[in-house]
Amino acid sequence: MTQHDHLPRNPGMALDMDWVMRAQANTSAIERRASTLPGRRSVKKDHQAAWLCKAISLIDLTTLSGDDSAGRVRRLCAKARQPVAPDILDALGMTGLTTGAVCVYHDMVATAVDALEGSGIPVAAVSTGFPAGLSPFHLRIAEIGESVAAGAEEIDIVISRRHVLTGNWKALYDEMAEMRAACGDAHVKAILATGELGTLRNVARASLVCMMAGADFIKTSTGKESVNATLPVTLTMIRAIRDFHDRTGIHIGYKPAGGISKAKDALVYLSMIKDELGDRWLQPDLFRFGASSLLGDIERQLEHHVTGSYSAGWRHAIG
Ligand SMILES: O=C[C@H](O)COP(=O)(O)O
Repeated sequence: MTQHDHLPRNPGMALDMDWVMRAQANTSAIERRASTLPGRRSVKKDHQAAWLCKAISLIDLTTLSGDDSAGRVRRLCAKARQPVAPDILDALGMTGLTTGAVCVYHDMVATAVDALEGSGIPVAAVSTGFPAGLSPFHLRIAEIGESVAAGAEEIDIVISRRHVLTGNWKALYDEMAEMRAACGDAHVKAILATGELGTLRNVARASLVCMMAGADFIKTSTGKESVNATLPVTLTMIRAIRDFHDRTGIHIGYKPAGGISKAKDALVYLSMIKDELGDRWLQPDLFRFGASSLLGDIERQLEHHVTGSYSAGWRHAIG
């Protein structure tokens, strides 16, 4: 994995309502630009394997199912440590490749921490009454504390969509700031659930408010909404990140999540980040894919790159 300079965490700032209300999103322009992206030859063929390995290093390898078990989580963690078969990695001249993190429900945090011991791979926990975020506020805050105590180094919180839908930006700011404080040293990703926010303007404003309140990352979706990560939402959110960086000098990370399962889609995301935010954002401290099945497709593509043929999907069942 590429070495990178250590960035300061987002300390947060006062809620700046003028800035929030000035934030707009030109939906038709954004949709037009997003529609041109998949067709572009984003990555040259020769460089594709390297970019796919890069994508693996940026995955929050995720399992968020009601039937998760310790056995499944341990298998997922083994996959996070060794995401691609050793012979394929040897052929590519790659060593030490791991996923960016493993992402689980609170109940599975201790198992994942144990299974990843010594690997340096962090465990991310989805917290705060995931995915709806409608449990009593004090329980949502307590859940963060329990996941941190169990060893989660990253906490993915969900925001209250109703604060966005009713324009109650102060309530969203206060909620986010309190959740950030409860995380302590654990980094916090704010899940906006963009598929439930109504408009891209709401997405832009919610992104800004969460960054002002101290989010380290902003994340599109829980994976459980009927619309999850999309390219227009991505453009909107990463432009908010760019705006925030231009004004404050603070780097905020971005995590598209939900429905990203194909290697070619991952490459479109990476080229968009490169274009809009620059190379520094293509490191695991500033970019993650939230994905449960993307790794399997990337692995198939890498195998094809090395051997010239595709293996059956069942051989890459996990991830
Ligand atoms: O944050 C991660 C998402 O829940 C994963 O969604 P996915 O199963 O569609 O890849």
